[in-house]
Amino acid sequence: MRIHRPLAEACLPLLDSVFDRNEVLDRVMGQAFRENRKWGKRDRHFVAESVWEVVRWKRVFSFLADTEDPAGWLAAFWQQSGYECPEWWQWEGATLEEMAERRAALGEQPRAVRESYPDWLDTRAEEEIGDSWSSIASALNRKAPVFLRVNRAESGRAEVREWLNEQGVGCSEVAEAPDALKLDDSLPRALFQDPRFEIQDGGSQLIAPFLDIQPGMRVIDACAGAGGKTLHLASLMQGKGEIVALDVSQRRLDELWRRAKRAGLRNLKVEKWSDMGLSKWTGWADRVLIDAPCSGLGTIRRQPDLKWRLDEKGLGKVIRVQRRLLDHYPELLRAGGSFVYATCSVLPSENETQIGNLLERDGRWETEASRAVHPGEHDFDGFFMARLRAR
Ligand SMILES: C[S@@+](CC[C@H](N)C(=O)[O-])C[C@H]1O[C@@H](n2cnc3c(N)ncnc32)[C@H](O)[C@@H]1O
Repeated sequence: MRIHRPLAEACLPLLDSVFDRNEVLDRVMGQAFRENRKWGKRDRHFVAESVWEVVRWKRVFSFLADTEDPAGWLAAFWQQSGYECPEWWQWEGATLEEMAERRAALGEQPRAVRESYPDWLDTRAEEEIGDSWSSIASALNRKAPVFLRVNRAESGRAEVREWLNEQGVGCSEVAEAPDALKLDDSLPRALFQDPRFEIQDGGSQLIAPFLDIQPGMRVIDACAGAGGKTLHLASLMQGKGEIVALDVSQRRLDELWRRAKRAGLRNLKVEKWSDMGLSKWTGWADRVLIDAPCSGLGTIRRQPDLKWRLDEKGLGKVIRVQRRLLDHYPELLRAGGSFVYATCSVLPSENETQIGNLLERDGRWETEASRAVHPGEHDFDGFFMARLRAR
């Protein structure tokens, strides 16, 4: 396959944004597409594939091309993927012939190079997870399918599946998540706003039902963000009861409002978190969901740039925030209520250890159930969830 010069050249500034300026890959790509509306479907596919795969496999391409020059990483990716690397493409490092020879030595490289992770993260994950880190590390490098969650208030899963099939979007029902559809094709942009479904990973769809809510309950979604789980909770409550959505980020809560309006939710209050305001909800809720801020390591398939943005200091900070949330938000429960703590991380220090430490420092709680979804299990992202109630 031949490569067009303007498209090849467009990849370099996008890689600079991710690696030199720590920008979020998804946003960088979105902006590039908005600025280059003349790119056709194949052009967009070429640029997105080149940039995403180089971000995902940076250390492999850096080894093959023997360079830290992103132009060399792209050359290595194109060679590996059957593109004709053009003679006008310049980079520092190994030639194409040398890259082909170096490939034979890739298998002898340490796992952090073969699976393309920063050394600190590979070491830390192995210390925490043990032997299964190897299979998790490789599962997190596979491409992730798109899942939809059908909004029960609007339609049934079988109806949405049939309708999508008629629109030319192949999809199938997922046995492990009762509202989930897994797509075989990408979702056309025009369907993104359809109120009958939301885009949500299948593993993420297990969290709201884990809260064991009944219609009519009072539920607090303590880290509601842009409302992925809030909307799911509302759908399970069938319009009966009350939901309070809290978050520290007004920007995310504004997005939550927009989505809630689209889904026609009425029994919802949205509040920006504040120390002062929290006391009014003390002892109020039947259920509290703490969908805690976390490293996001369970979702690296969908955001491979995360592995290069995260560092030990950032991880330590997020672990301290999780501990604080576990000390405060359960206070919002009425006697007999229960809460779920959830993350999209695979690290025990953000998951089992947080729960173990809470049980040690506060004898009021006991674990009712907990579940870790390993990345790649049922093709889902990685998640952890634990439900606790007062003894
Ligand atoms: C994993 S995200 C939540 C995702 C969201 N529940 C969803 O399903 O789309 C974690 C959220 O916690 C929020 N957060 C961080 N510190 C917080 C705090 N002290 N209280 C409430 N929310 C907080 C972040 O702004 C972020 O939106």
